[in-house]
Amino acid sequence: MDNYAVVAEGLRVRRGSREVLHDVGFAVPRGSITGLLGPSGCGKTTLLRCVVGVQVVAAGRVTVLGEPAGSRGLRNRIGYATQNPAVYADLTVRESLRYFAAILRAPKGDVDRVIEEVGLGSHTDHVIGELSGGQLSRASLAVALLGRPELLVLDEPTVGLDPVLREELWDLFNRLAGRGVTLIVSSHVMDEAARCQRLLLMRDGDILADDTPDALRARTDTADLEQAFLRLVREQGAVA
Ligand SMILES: Nc1ncnc2c1ncn2[C@@H]1O[C@H](COP(=O)(O)OP(=O)(O)OP(=O)(O)O)[C@@H](O)[C@H]1O
Repeated sequence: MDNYAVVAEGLRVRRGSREVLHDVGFAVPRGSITGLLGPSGCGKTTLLRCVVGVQVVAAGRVTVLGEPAGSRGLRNRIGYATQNPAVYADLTVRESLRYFAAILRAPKGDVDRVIEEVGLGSHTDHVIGELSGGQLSRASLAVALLGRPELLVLDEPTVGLDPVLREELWDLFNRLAGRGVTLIVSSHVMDEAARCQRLLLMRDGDILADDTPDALRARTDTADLEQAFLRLVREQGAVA
C-alpha cells in the first residue's frame, strides 16, 4: 500500500439522479504520471474530485497518501488544478499567487519558483483577466504547485494549449515526477496517453483499464492507444 499515492475501492458516486461512478477501483503508484483518459462526460472530473476529497460518495473509499481522502492533514500535500482556473481576474499573476501562497502558508520564494516553472516569467505583472487561455491554465497550474505538494491532481491541464506549450508542460510534469511527485493528469485527448507511465481508461463511469501503455498495447494487440481504447470498449460491449 505504501507504494501507492492513491487507492480507490468500490467507489460509487451519484450526481443528480444518476450514478456517474459505478464501483470504481484503481491504484496510482507514487512518483508516477498517471493519465486519466476517457470521453467527455465519462466521469473524470468526478473521480478527481473524489481523490481530492470534495465529492460526496455513495459507497467505497479513497485512500490518499495513506489517509482517507479529504482528511485535514492532506490539505497541504495535494495540489489541485480544476478546469475552471482558480484565480482572480482583477489581480496580476504575481498578486494572485501571493494571495494563495499566504493562504497555503507556502515558503518564501515559492511564488517566483512556480511562476518560472510554468513559464509565466514574462507575464508576472499582467492582469489575470487579460491572459490568453493557455496562460490562464498555466496560472492555475502555478497555484497547484505552491507549497511543493506530493500529489498533483490536474484536470485537463493541457486543453487549449499549442503543441509547444503542451510539450513544455509535459517536460515539467516529467521533472516533477522525477522528484518523486505523483501526478494524475486527466485528458480526453488520447494522444496524451503515450506520455503517461500509467493509464486509467474510463468510459461511462467505469474504469476499463488500469495499466501501463505497453501492457495495454500488448493486451489489445495494437500499437495505437486510441485503437486499444476502442478495442477495450468493444470487448466490454461483448461481455455486457
Ligand atoms: N453537478 C452535477 N449535477 C448532476 N450531474 C452532474 C454534475 N456534474 C457532472 N454531472 C454529470 O456527471 C457525469 C460525469 O461528469 P464529469 O464532469 O465527471 O465528466 P468528465 O469526464 O470530467 O467530462 P469532461 O471531460 O467533459 O469534463 C456527466 O454525465 C455529467 O453530466
